Amino acid sequence: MKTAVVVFPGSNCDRDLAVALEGVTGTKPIMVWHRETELPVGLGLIAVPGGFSYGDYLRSGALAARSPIMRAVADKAAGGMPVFGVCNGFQVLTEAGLLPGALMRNAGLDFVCRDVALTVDNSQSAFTSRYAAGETIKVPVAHHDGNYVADQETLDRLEGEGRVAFRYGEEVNGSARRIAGILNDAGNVLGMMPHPERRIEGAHGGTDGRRLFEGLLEIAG
Ligand SMILES: NC(=O)CC[C@H](N)C(=O)O
Repeated sequence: MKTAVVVFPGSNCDRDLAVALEGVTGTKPIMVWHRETELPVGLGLIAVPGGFSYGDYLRSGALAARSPIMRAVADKAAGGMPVFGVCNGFQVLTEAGLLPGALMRNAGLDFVCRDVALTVDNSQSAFTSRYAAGETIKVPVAHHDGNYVADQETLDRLEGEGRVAFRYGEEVNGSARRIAGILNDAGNVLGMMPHPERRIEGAHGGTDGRRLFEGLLEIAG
């Protein structure tokens, strides 16, 4: 499967994502600089990595969301291509309007960097099909703006439509309803704060993140 990783000034998890994607797909991802206006053809996944794009100035992800490449990402997402945003990537996707809600400063005002328990709420999406519904997995978080907020109506809609992909099994950052990852209405865009790309091989202390990428591979055929 051909994949692309979008890179912004200040991205710092782009290489983690590239190594994970290459490990799972067997093909090196194409790294796409934010100033590009077009994405390579034939992609099975666009990945938006974690980091501190534009130094988190203004709001995390706000400036990156206005990069030239994000128009192409939005077009591909509208066409049904899987788009995965992790951590800062999740922040970028909410700021770009591809996902609802926003990521605010953690409730404790601290940078949280540790393993957390996540429950898989929806195991039917392209990203979560290799997990069992209700399964608990362990994946690391590393962020200061992971506190997911949205109005009650949006939260109810996300829950009602099965668009909460992952939920924290414990209090982590103050996120509404302990939401850790959400899907767009079509189910082809996932944003999540925890880092599955850092749980790919035994040396990482576990492989719980690997199945997310394997599920996508299965769909791409
Ligand atoms: N690891 C990351 O992507 C960090 C995301 C973001 N800059 C934050 O700290 O909230």
